[in-house]
Amino acid sequence: MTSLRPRRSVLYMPGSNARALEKAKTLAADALILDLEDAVAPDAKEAARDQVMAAVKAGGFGRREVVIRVNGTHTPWGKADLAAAAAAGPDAILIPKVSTPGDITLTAKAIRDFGAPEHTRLWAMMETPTAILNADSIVRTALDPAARLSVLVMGTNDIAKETRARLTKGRLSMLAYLSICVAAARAHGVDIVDGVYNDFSDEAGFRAECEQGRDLGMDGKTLIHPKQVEICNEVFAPAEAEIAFARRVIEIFDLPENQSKGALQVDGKMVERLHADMARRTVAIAEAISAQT
Ligand SMILES: CC(C)(COP(=O)(O)OP(=O)(O)OC[C@H]1O[C@@H](n2cnc3c(N)ncnc32)[C@H](O)[C@@H]1OP(=O)(O)O)[C@@H](O)C(=O)NCCC(=O)NCCSC(=O)C[C@H](O)C(=O)O
Ligand SMILES: [Mg+2]
Repeated sequence: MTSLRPRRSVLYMPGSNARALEKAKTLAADALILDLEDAVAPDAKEAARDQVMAAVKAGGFGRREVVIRVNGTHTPWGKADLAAAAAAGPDAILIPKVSTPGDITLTAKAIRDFGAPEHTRLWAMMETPTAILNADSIVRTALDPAARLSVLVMGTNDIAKETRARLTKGRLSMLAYLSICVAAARAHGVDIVDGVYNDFSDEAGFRAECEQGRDLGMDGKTLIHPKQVEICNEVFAPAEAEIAFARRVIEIFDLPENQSKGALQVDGKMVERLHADMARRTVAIAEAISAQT
């Protein structure tokens, strides 16, 4: 069972951008990714690391989940990033360019050795062809609590780079990669958030891509600009009509006269007990969203 923590909107910001780190405290994003990897130029890496760790230690991010994206361990900065992130104790550390289950288990061991607190989880970027081919074995590591894996993050820009697929409207080229990762996430009980939409001035295109991600089964979407937060929160929250229908399905299955029935009709539609399970999740996530606002 995946978590009921709302992760509709997950906003990246460059760890080198002090203004963005401060502004994030005022935004309605469910989670923030303070990035040390691709959004930070090589000569700014060390200063960004110091700035991000100071910001995480100082706090002030309220209900927002705080995640640090480190550089890969094969880079000159990766090991020091991990040590510093473990000591800062964010909600999660995001590992870029995961390719094998060992990338999760070895990182989990490293942050434990660096003294990371128990609450610090691992999030994994799914953004290499090898990660897609190994999705089941990578995400299966979540079955061992010591691996700390709790969320997959799609990296569609890197997938496009590595596969030479084009990021077109409708994302035909990405659908297989996205769906394989949704299946892996659901099979092993972790959350999954969709990749970014680079054209942050195109509201209609962004909304359509949010809806597509939601319909594919994503829990939310990663974002690059504050103006994407509101639309994303709206699309990934159950709509009023959906919540009302879910409550009705639950109510009808709970009636004493329906206890031995497997299929019923609600508003002219066939519903089975599996729909009652889905309805309970819809209501629970809607309540979790209301509770945080
Ligand atoms: C894309 C940007 C560089 C645009 O920045 P800017 O030109 O400053 O935008 P605005 O002038 O419109 O900004 C308005 C105000 O909002 C603040 N701001 C902007 N972006 C963010 C943000 N992401 N988080 C928080 N605050 C933000 C500005 O500071 C302005 O504030 P104020 O002056 O007080 O009004 C910029 O948006 C940006 O850097 N975005 C994030 C880029 C990033 O992190 N990229 C890496 C992640 S994407 C990725 O790697 C995905 C994955 O790995 C893959 O492979 O797909
Ligand atoms: Mg990437």
